[in-house]
Amino acid sequence: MVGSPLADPWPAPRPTSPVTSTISLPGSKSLTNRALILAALADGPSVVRRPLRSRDTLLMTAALAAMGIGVVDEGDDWRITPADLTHDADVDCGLAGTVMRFVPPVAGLSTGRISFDGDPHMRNRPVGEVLAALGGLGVDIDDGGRGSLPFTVRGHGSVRGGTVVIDASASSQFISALLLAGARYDEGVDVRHDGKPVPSLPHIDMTISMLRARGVEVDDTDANRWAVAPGPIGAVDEAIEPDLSNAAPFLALAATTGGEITIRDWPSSTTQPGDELREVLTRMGCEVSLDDVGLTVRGAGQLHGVDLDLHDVGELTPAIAALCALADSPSHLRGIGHIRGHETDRLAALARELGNLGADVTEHADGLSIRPATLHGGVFRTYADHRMAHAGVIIGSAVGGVLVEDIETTAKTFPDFAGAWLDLTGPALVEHR
Ligand SMILES: O=C(O)C1=C[C@@H](OP(=O)(O)O)[C@@H](O)[C@H](O)C1
Ligand SMILES: C=C(OP(=O)(O)O)C(=O)O
Repeated sequence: MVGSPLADPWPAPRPTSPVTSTISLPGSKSLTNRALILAALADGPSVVRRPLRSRDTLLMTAALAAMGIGVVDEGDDWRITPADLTHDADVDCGLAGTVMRFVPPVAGLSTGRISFDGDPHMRNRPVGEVLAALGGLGVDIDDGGRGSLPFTVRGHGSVRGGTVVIDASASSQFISALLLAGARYDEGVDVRHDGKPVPSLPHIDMTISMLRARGVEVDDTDANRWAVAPGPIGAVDEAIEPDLSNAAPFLALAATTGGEITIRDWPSSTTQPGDELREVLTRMGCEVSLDDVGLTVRGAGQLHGVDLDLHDVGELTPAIAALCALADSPSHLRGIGHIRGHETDRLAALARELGNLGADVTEHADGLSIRPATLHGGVFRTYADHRMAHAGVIIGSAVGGVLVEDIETTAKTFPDFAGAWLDLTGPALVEHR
């Protein structure tokens, strides 16, 4: 049914009438993988309720289990039991930034040798600042001087910790990684950033809020400095919110078809950057409302261009860029040079693939300009990037004959995305075959 890179690309369905539905979404990748790391380092067993079970989070549970942590699947939930970390282990990071960056600071607390590698493109994604920081905090790292995968962490069972200066302009995950494990270091950790502005600050707020919820003292009073006091990480029983970034293509479907989509259980307050979609879709011309059932987006039949700085919410770029390509006025998406280091160089990939379908896109060093144009069908390549696939199906929901390559790449953060999409749209019509 679904495509693979070598198989036929997937015909993106174009609904013939407005799509109206109420749906539930799987849990947040960012919340699930933080909850797992914190549970592994906690002072007792934790329960992670309604976690996301997708490639990125299964790679995380596999990594923790390989290091000796107890991971028990209890149906809807995962029970995580901390342990002394003594095993040698191989960690497959896949294409998950959260595994490649969040696990090495935990591995430093092990007496085992923990070796890391991942998908071919993962060797290009930045991690050197985390490795250098760990070196400065007393952890031995063998990376052949590359500052990238593959590398081995040779911990000594404890980490001294202390103050470290890093350049986190390439990824907020460098900072989150050090903060998540920092309470378990002898001196805690005091991370200072020196460089161009740190992207995705809401994701650092997410890290801090989850640490505080577990009794960890975090000082973030000064800009570009985050200090975690040494001490226990409390075990908790926590339910994971739905993934609001993965809501983007579904909400977009209301916009592109003039329909109405409600996402159940949208939190009234959250640290997830996907919450920003409420503002973005309103500015593009949709009607947006939040109530006890969830978030509802009503499409007005026409989308308007926007001028947005997405520095804080870069992971939303592919879906927003796709909507901009369908808008009736020009858009400028700025502040997102760092997303060239995501699953693929997203600025280059979006410019190329939207352009191949007729969109008028200019790629800048740190963003995209998108002007109205008449789009047409064709193959939309995804470069193993789940969010490129989301961009492809959004365009395909409004333009006939769009074929999305490797739709299964969405499994990174969404099990059976294609099935969930078809449930709403119905199958593609014969025009694609
Ligand atoms: O900490 C996290 O869970 C994430 C942080 C962000 O990374 P960057 O700061 O590298 O953009 C985001 O884009 C990614 O999808 C998830
Ligand atoms: C950038 C992303 O992922 P990762 O956690 O692999 O960095 C993303 O999901 O958009």
